[in-house]
Amino acid sequence: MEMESTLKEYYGFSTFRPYQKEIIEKILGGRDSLVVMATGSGKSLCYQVPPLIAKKTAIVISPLISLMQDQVMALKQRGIKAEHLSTAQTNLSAQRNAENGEYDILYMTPEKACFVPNSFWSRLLTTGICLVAVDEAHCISEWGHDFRVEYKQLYKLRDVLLDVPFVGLTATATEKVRNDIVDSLRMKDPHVAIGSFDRKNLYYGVKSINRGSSFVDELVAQISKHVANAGSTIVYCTTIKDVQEITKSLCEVGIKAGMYHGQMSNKAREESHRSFIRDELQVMVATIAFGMGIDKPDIRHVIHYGCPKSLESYYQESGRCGRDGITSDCWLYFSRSDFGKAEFYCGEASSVNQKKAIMDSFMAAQRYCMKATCRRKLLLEYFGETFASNKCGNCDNCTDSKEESDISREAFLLMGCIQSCGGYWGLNLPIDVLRGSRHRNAQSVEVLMIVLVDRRPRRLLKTSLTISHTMDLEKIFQQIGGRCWVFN
Ligand SMILES: Nc1ncnc2c1ncn2[C@@H]1O[C@H](COP(=O)(O)OP(=O)(O)OP(=O)(O)O)[C@@H](O)[C@H]1O
Repeated sequence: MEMESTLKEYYGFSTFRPYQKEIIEKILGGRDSLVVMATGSGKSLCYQVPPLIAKKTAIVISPLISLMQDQVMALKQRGIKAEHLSTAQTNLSAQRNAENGEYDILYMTPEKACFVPNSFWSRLLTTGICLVAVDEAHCISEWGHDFRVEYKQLYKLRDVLLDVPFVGLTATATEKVRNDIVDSLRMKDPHVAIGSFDRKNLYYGVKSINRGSSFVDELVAQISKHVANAGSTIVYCTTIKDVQEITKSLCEVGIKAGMYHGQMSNKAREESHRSFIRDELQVMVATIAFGMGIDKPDIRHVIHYGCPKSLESYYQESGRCGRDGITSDCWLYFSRSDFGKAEFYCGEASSVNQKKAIMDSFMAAQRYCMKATCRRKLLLEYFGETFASNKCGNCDNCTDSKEESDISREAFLLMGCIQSCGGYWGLNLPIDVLRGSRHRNAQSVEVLMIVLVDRRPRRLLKTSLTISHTMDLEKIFQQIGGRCWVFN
């Protein structure tokens, strides 16, 4: 009963959402917990309520200073004593106040948590710590989509904070990442709460496009319709150049669009974020820098212009849509040239494992783009959730009528061509061969292919591209070539 009254008193909510109560009970009982729940499902409450009941401080590790500042502000408005410790903290007495147990919730960056002197922890332990929450816990894992080296060091807190329950929280974690979080935080027999990843109110759609001004015009026309129907839109781009170009095109037709990317100053980014939250902007055009902590309930459309770098990040970015539960849509527009960015993304890797992880998640995002079957099923199964039906009825592949035709001959030729390329080339070369390209590389493979292909089927031009989008090339390639398939 105390839990419900605390919820009512500070948050004004009458009931807990699924999983929240049991997680809070386990934490209050001193048990380590791993919480994997969809974006917007209410994970924050799981670590915000225990300190209010236990009357001890909750330590929350969070990766972003701006996110911590927003959360501290929101908690203060609810009458909860909260503060953050980071390089951006200007209140010099904040650390001393924290040691004295003056805060219910204390946010810290991982660096701060690892480098603050042990005496800080010993003092705080005497006043009382009820939990250490590691938010965005997937950052711990090299197999996650947003690995951060500082997160890997958090296990050190274990030796100092004996008997304090640790809670890892994330919206996106495959089984491998979940195991990594448990191991890395040295959790002992954790309570594991895994909610459904299914966001039923979201419609998923994907379309292959040719990049260029005519597509931008199409996009602007589409967004103009959205804007007329109210509700906010986010357009995620893969480059800053695209962000600038699309924002300009939207503004030219009178749409209130703002930008958010890594080359803007902190101040400009904050202003842009705030204007979007306050509905002064109808559309936010951003790179993935516009990330964690976007708690705007009425985002109706999330558009991706370009294939995302991982399926985890796609799920998280598209998940910002429709947090109020109202029908909303997530469209992804990709062109085949997007698939050539693997090496670029791998450049961020600091180990062989991480490079493989980046490559795997990028391949998963590509599969999502190319799949001809239910997108929701693919997304959910990627995160280890079983989706019993083959059709969700709420994605383009389930709702659009598709013409069926027998393309087994074309598929056979494409596979033969891939085999002739020896597995060392990407998808472009086999397609070029089938197109009858005059390129030197294509011609040398063509000699091998001539046995297989009579030169008539120029119609393979289009079909080979479509087949390559439809077939599970990774599996086929393993069967016929035995080598690793790499898109270029
Ligand atoms: N029991 C509840 N009843 C009603 N609303 C709730 C409840 N719990 C949380 N919420 C609301 O749901 C919204 C999402 O909650 P929260 O930000 O904690 O989600 P989250 O799972 O942490 O999402 P993300 O992964 O995107 O950070 C918030 O506006 C929050 O106030």
